[in-house]
Amino acid sequence: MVTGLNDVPGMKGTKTKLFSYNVVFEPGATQEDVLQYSGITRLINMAVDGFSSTAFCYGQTGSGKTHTLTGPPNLFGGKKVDIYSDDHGLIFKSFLYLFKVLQERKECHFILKASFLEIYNEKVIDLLNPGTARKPLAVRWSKKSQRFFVENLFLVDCEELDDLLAVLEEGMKNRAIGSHTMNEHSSRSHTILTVHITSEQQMENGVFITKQGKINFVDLAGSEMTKKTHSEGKTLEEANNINKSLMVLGYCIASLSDPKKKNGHIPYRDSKLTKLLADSLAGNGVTLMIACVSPARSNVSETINTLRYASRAKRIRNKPIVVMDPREALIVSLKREVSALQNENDHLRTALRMSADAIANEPSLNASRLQLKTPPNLDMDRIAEMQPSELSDMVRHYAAENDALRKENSDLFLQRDLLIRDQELVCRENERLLKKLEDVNSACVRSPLIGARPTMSAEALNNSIDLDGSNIWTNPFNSSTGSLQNLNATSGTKSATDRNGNVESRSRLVESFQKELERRQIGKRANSKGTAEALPPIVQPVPRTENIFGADDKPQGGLDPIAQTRRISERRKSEELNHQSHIPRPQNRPSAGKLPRTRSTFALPKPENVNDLFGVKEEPSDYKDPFGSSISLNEDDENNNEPSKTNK
Ligand SMILES: Nc1ncnc2c1ncn2[C@@H]1O[C@H](COP(=O)(O)OP(=O)(O)OP(=O)(O)O)[C@@H](O)[C@H]1O
Repeated sequence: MVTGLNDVPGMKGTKTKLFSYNVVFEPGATQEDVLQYSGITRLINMAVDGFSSTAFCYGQTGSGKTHTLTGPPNLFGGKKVDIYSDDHGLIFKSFLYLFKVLQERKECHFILKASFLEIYNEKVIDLLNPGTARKPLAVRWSKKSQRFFVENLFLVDCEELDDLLAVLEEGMKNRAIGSHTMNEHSSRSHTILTVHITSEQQMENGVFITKQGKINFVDLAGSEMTKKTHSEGKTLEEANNINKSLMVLGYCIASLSDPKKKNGHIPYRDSKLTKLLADSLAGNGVTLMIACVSPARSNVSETINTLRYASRAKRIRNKPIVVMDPREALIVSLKREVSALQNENDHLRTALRMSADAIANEPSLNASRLQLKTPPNLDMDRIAEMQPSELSDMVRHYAAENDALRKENSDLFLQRDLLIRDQELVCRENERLLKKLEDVNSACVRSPLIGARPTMSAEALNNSIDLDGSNIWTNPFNSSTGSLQNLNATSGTKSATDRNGNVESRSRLVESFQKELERRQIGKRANSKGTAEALPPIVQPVPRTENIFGADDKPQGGLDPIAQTRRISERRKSEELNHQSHIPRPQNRPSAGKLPRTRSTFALPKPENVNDLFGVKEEPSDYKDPFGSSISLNEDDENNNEPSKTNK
């Protein structure tokens, strides 16, 4: 938390600024605290496991970057380095920790190599082999490893801890140091010390797996306000180069932390520093940024800048990966593939055995099944002795079997999808027919041809109260014979005129009704004899066809059938929802519940006017539906699943 900003130029009105980080060290924190709590030990463990790790210090000049990484300046100045000093920085302590970890990992063989370079005035100098002329090294792009590298950089084998310490000591002696008013021992260059860790591990089958991890320690030169440091001449030139490369680093961090810009152009190529840190900033490594800030009030604007950089850097997300030898990586992936295929095959075999009866009659499946050739059993003890060619043959064998099984599996899924689709079509068609029946019923009720309509007016009610129940409207389909012939019987108590004069038209109506139903049969397929038979349903449809209204839906005497129809329509909608939720859907498949409705499949005519269809007279134009409009699902609405208002 930065307070008292009100009197800082450019920050008037700002009282406090808050930033958040993973860890904050107070001024009293020791070097050991930084080792324990900064997360560096985790980075070292990851480097041993084959990851690429980086720890870098960032901050204004004199804020303590070099102190954090390597300790006070006099530590490496003397003839012999005191290895027991508590003042040693993060690098020294990390080396001790690294060797401790390596000793615990007895199962692996490790090879350590180290390099140490500095970027001074945009030139890369090898600190382990600077030469008298301090000839700069070239930074090139490696197509193979897809990263920048320093050509001809000296790599020192480090078998012992002493070797690593010697590298550190040698580099510290050769790095460029200058002095200015803010730091007597100011680093005039950015330094990168890299420890390459190659691990070899023998697997159970005798194959050696090699991983290549590394850890970079980066001590950046501090940003400086040349007015404050009073830099001149060479120091001024150094300061300008330092500031320029830090500015590019700032751009890269800002772009990488911005979700909109991170996939765009990142200006790594604008400085040597960002070229060499590109991999650590956004590549496949893990990076620790240590932001060093001065507690002095006079440095508050630089402190805020550093804190801003650090919080931006905290937003960058990397994808760490283990770097392995490509040939060994291939062997490991083949081994994994073999084991995954074996598991998959076992699983599929079990699944197929379970559904063997179901698929026995499917010729297409049987054909694909014949192509399967079960590979010989894999002897895990012998796998270590197997020749690579033998092993790859085996893998190919399993892959072929796996492909065949996958095909069979997808055929089964397809079959199931088709059946589910068929079932759904049948259900929808049932719905359509039911709706039609409702319309027909309501038309029949209103029609003067059929005397089944209950009385609507008070006058009619008075005239036709019939205690034997003959005036109660009855659905002709509910009769025990299942035939529409009973339609006549239901209206048996009607007037003689009705009985004699309309028998013929009624039977015509019945006939056309049955024809219409037959014409619209769906979900039937021809059996071997060429006659139609219904498909066996997978999911039991709601048994509405037996009694289209159900016991509760039967209109009671004296009630308007239109009201009944509306009630049924509402009930059907809720039933439809329930029914849809019971249709099993294949996993990871496109939803079987939302099938495209192709008219050509149904070849259904548009819903006709039922009055026209059955020769019933239209209502007079001044006819008024006592219920006004009612909510129903029309054809388009079914697709949208949204109710619309339609006038009946
Ligand atoms: N936590 C600390 N405890 C004691 N002394 C410190 C601490 N941090 C920094 N110093 C001292 O402050 C001085 C400047 O620190 P240092 O050289 O590490 O700064 P720097 O950020 O590396 O500066 P530059 O960017 O100029 O190299 C050194 O003498 C260092 O020993």
